[in-house]
Amino acid sequence: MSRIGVVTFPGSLDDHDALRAVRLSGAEPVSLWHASDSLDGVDAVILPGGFSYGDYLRCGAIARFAPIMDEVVSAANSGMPVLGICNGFQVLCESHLLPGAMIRNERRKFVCRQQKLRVESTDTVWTCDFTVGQQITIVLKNGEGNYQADPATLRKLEDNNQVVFRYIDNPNGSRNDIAGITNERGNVVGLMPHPEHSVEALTSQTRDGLTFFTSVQHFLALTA
Ligand SMILES: NC(=O)CC[C@H](N)C(=O)O
Repeated sequence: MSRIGVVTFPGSLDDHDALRAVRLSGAEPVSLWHASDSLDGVDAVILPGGFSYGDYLRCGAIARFAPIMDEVVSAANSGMPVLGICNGFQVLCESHLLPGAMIRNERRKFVCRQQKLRVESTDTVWTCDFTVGQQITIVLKNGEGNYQADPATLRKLEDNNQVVFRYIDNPNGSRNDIAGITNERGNVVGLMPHPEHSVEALTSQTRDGLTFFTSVQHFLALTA
């Protein structure tokens, strides 16, 4: 059984939902603490949503310096699957595991809604069980989800098929309607919407989020 770690930073909010989603998808959830310098032998890592360090300075800018991030960065660079959800995506950008940055939403409003997305790439360890062009609906909730990058970086992301999800009806002004991206290798994925909140009928319109957690397990089983 795959062991999937979820990092808790001071101010993390969605770590418990991420652990629950991991369990519901059939993997073993492992809690990881921001101040630790060990990944506890996990097979994959999730950086959850929330307001790490109170979003002071910039979202994710302080969490990037947490001791566990040294381990996450070196594991990611060795190919370990890493998923950053919302604040976790912001931490991945601040850590330079993914390019670009998030700024305030276009209308300066916190956006909270069921969000339609189009799957653009299944060449990542977290999206291999989707199909290209598939429409999914998962929860979106953030104040700083407006993805920005310079034109050369955007061109590179598009040319390399590193845009993984696009918003249908862009809610925040993100460049190229980008909701999620991957690194060149396809093992690090960051997205603003929250798959871990859309895994069971009782609490969500869809269970589309579950496929993130099953995709990574299928990938890990193939490479074991
Ligand atoms: N849901 C979240 O993870 C929130 C992310 C971040 N703190 C923001 O408001 O943009």
